[in-house]
Amino acid sequence: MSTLLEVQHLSKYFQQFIAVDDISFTLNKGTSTALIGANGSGKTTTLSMLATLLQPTNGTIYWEGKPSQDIRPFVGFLPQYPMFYPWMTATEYVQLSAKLHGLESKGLLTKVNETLEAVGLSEVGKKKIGGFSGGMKQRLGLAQAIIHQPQLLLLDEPVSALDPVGRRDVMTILKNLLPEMTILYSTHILNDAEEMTDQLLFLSKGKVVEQGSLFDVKNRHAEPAIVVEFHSTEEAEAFQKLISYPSRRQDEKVWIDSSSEYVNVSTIMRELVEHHFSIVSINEKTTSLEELFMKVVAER
Ligand SMILES: Nc1ncnc2c1ncn2[C@@H]1O[C@H](COP(=O)(O)OP(=O)(O)OP(=O)(O)O)[C@@H](O)[C@H]1O
Repeated sequence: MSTLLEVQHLSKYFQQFIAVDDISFTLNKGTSTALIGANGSGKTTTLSMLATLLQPTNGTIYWEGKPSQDIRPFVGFLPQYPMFYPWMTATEYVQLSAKLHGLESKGLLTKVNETLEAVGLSEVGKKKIGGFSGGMKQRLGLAQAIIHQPQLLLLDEPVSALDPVGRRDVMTILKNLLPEMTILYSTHILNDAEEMTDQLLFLSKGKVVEQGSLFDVKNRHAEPAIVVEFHSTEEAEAFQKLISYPSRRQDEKVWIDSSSEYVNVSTIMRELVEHHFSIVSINEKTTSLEELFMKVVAER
């Protein structure tokens, strides 16, 4: 897979305050990357530097292996709070964006219509933006970001302000833009990232504290467990004393570390039957992205 963009030792200081602190990462062509971090962790500042809206204090951004060239024509950006003119129609707004990107007038209307179609707004192209819902505005923001068919699409919290249906719609649109576009988007809604992301970048206090595919990050940090719930704490205690596997108890539940290949639901079931325990439930616990993030951040 070839590299589209590489960031090396990027930092941003606001006077003495370090908003982004020496971060490095790579975006491969045709992939999507989620920039995940708590409020104030440096997501917007990072995206703004890549969108060339902010000058980095230190570091280099390489585009297809070459440093510091003007990458604006190849980049589309959807800010966290896009500004719209309520008196304009959707078509007029996307046309204006196209002109600001320097697109030629010839064939422009066709291109605008195709873009509105791609974001699911073809029916309302002639309607004024003032009457649009939050979800429609977000799609329109997306349309202005992709009208010039950028190679890299930067999105700052593209779904955070939307309801679950709106979130799903926008995530589906983004999925359809892959692999023609490479996508870097910030989010704190981790379910979405879990669904549509090749690479994760965890930011905390301006630093990249973990990066890699969901699979790799899970392998490094997930703690697989089998959770057995008993009818009473006494039974849970008795079972925990009996087994030789690493475990911990929380009230009526015993959490058994299942990272070893010898521990699985069948082996635990056998132990339970052999010793005549009756249980409420037995479950394999997988680690969610949210738990992974909390764990990685807590470890720093
Ligand atoms: N222009 C500025 N001047 C001073 N400090 C700033 C400026 N812009 C951002 N910061 C600070 O830098 C830190 C990182 O901000 P940034 O907006 O990048 O975080 P974020 O991860 O995008 O947060 P959120 O999820 O709340 O949008 C914050 O502490 C913020 O207050």
